Amino acid sequence: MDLEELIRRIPPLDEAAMAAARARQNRLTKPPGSLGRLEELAVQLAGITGQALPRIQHKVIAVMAGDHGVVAEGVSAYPQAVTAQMVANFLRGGAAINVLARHVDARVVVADLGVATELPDQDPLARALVRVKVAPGTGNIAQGPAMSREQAVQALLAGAQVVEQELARGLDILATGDMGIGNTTPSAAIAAAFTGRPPQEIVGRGTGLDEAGLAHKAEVVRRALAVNRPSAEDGLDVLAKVGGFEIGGIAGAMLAAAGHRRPVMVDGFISTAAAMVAVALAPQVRPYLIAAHHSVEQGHGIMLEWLRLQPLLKLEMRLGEGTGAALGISLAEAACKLMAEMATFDEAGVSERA
Ligand SMILES: O=C(O)c1ccc[n+]([C@@H]2O[C@H](COP(=O)([O-])O)[C@@H](O)[C@H]2O)c1
Ligand SMILES: Cc1cc2nc[nH]c2cc1C
Repeated sequence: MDLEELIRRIPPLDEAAMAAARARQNRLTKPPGSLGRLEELAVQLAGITGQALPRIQHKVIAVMAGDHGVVAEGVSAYPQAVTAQMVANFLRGGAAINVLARHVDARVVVADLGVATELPDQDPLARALVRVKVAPGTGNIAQGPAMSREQAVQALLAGAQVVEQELARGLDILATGDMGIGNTTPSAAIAAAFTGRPPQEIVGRGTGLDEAGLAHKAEVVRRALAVNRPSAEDGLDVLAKVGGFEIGGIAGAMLAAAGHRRPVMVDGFISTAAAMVAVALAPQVRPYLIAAHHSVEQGHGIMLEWLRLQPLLKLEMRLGEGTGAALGISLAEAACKLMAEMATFDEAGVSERA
């Protein structure tokens, strides 16, 4: 599989399946439109899958991990070692994402796209890690490119490969997740590059920067853009110059899922930056994306607006890992069940509108 093929094979949504889903929504025992966004969501899922009554059975949360050279600028409240330590926590089942995955009956797949610290491979649990490391951490974007163009392609294809593997085990919906100390900085740089908005409107506190840290982070993003000059017309250029390996992996996973007519539940700030890269590479991926939530991270709203996505939830979350997307899965499943299992006016003998 090459990048051109990954992009080329994404089909438009199935209009006939959407029309059938809309017609059914209007025959179910409720005033038309009264289930709000859940109705639209079910219609979108019909269009994505090509099934008038889509079923969400197999749910996969792909958590992509990577490290970032820009942490040398002091842009995160936590040390880089936490990336690898949290990967180990994901594999042991002790992180927030593991709890929420169990809650929505999803499987968590953890992939190393670019963790700087070596992860142990003797540990039986570590065998579950998908090892698709492009390099042990990106370059410092405040001084030069994050990665080469070749590495950007490699990250995209590695993410796509994770989805291809999981499809064989059953995958009706993909939820995206990320882990990478420092990754809100490249995500903000990506957002600033595509939207043209000033960094200070986009950077947020990430894992918990104070006021001075926030101002410094905006300056680092400004420098990253001045040094690298990413072209907003070229998604690969933006990813290579100011992105990250896990961000590329997530974007590639989105393209692969859409190519197989599978919906993508987009998590928070980092996954949304990946979605911007994916849409820049392949605009036809956009209707496959569902924004799970509105993160606390400043700038997330601007990014969702650029993508023309309306988030399902606003829970003041800012964890990443796919935690918002896990909750979104539950809504997608509920939307499908309502459309499939509710009685129609005819079936239930309920009188229609006078
Ligand atoms: O998903 C979000 O909206 C989000 C917002 C802030 C922080 N995070 C997580 O925190 C880490 C990045 O934060 P930072 O401050 O190190 O850039 C990374 O592991 C992300 O998953 C995630
Ligand atoms: C503990 C911790 C857990 C995380 N999960 C995602 N990003 C994270 C950052 C930290 C610091």
